[in-house]
Amino acid sequence: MTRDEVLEEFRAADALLEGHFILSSGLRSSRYLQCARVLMDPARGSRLAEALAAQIPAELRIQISAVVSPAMGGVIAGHEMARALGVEAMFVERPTGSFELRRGFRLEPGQKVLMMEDVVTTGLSSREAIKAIEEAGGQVIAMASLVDRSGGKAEFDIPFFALIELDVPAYQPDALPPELAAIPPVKPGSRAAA
Ligand SMILES: O=P(O)(O)OC[C@H]1O[C@H](OP(=O)(O)OP(=O)(O)O)[C@H](O)[C@@H]1O
Ligand SMILES: O=C(O)c1cc(=O)[nH]c(=O)[nH]1
Ligand SMILES: [Mg+2]
Repeated sequence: MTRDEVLEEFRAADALLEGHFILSSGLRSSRYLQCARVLMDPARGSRLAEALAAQIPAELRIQISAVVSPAMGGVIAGHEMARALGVEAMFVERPTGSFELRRGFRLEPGQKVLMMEDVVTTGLSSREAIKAIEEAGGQVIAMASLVDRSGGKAEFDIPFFALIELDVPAYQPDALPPELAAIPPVKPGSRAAA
């Protein structure tokens, strides 16, 4: 799938939002990729996951025996990715503030896992999710995300595959451009405000 085709899927889903957003990291941005809207259409979700799975080299892909995602945003993306890879899907969640594997989900010691996100901005949520998966016994051998908006700044010591890379500015809350400061902010994600 080309970059334009991926962007067209986001546009068709009305998932390219403009306004003033408080991101998971606390950074602010005038743009938000709302992957939940992209994944509203199961056929679209599965098309995008197939395209992302196809980026993973076969020798790595065959080692993956589960997909684990950070809730909420990663859940549907991870489920579609698991379908594309033919493995089971699980998620970590943070009811008490930090990610943990719950609901009877289990990983065998050393089980090789793909960690699947919807969006990577600073990479903080990804690192937290990987830590929780490894604490639960899994070995995260690769990660993937529908969108990488980190501008190359989020670096991981495992292979990272993204369907699309977008260079979208994000600002510290005390360094907002005036046009952004003029708009009341909204916080779409579920991480508790710091
Ligand atoms: O790379 P980062 O700077 O961590 O930002 C990306 C994270 O932010 C969003 O989650 P959020 O914490 O907003 O909660 P959600 O998954 O419930 O939407 C998104 O789903 C990623 O998990
Ligand atoms: O950094 C985030 O929290 C974030 C950015 C974005 O564009 N989309 C999203 O779902 N989360
Ligand atoms: Mg998330």
